[in-house]
Amino acid sequence: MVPPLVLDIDGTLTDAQGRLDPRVFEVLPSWDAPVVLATGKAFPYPVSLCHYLGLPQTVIAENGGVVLVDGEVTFAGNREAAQAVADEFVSRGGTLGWDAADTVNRWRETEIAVSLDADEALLRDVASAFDLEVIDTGFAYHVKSHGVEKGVGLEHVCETMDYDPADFVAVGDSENDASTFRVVGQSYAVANADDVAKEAADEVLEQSYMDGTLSVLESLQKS
Ligand SMILES: O=C(O)COP(=O)(O)O
Ligand SMILES: [Mg+2]
Repeated sequence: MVPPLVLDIDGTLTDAQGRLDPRVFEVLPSWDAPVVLATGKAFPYPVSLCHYLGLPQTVIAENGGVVLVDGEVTFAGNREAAQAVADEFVSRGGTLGWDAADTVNRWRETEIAVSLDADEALLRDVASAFDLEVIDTGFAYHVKSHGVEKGVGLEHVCETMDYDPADFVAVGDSENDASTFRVVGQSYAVANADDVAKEAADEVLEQSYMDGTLSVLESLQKS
């Protein structure tokens, strides 16, 4: 019997260009246990991925700020405070780095994401003045409340689904996956992962991106 999964998206189910690896469609729809998508992306992204994979919508978005399980959504974090950081950052000469439509933040409800091109030192300075933190996922800087984490989101998912987080296997690639790695039974960092994720993982994989993730999923199916 395969274990339940909690999977990061960017850097874990994608290629180096951030494109979804089509092999997710070969393995996830038929996974014979719950699959939780846990991402820093705004809520619509993992919801639509579940939709198009034909999976139940069990989702941790915005680094734990938004959790959907069993048809109910819960929120953690402070979007207004994050917006105040963004506004102050811009008024001090920073740029968020997105176009006018800003589909990165448009549906974001509990935090703000800023392009990696932005002035990191200034962003961190402003965020700490508002008692918020900045995490670097390798895809964006996220301005978020302390204590809002994917791992906390997974604990909430597990309470609702009557699972133990220790039953789960996790795969991820960055700082925002470390909290997940701490609560699950077995955790893997893909080879392209950052140092924080590699340090937190039980095992660092030899292969990168979906090659690494697939190696875990295939070995779980065989065991
Ligand atoms: O959106 C990001 O910055 C990272 O997203 P991820 O958590 O799915 O890797
Ligand atoms: Mg990632």
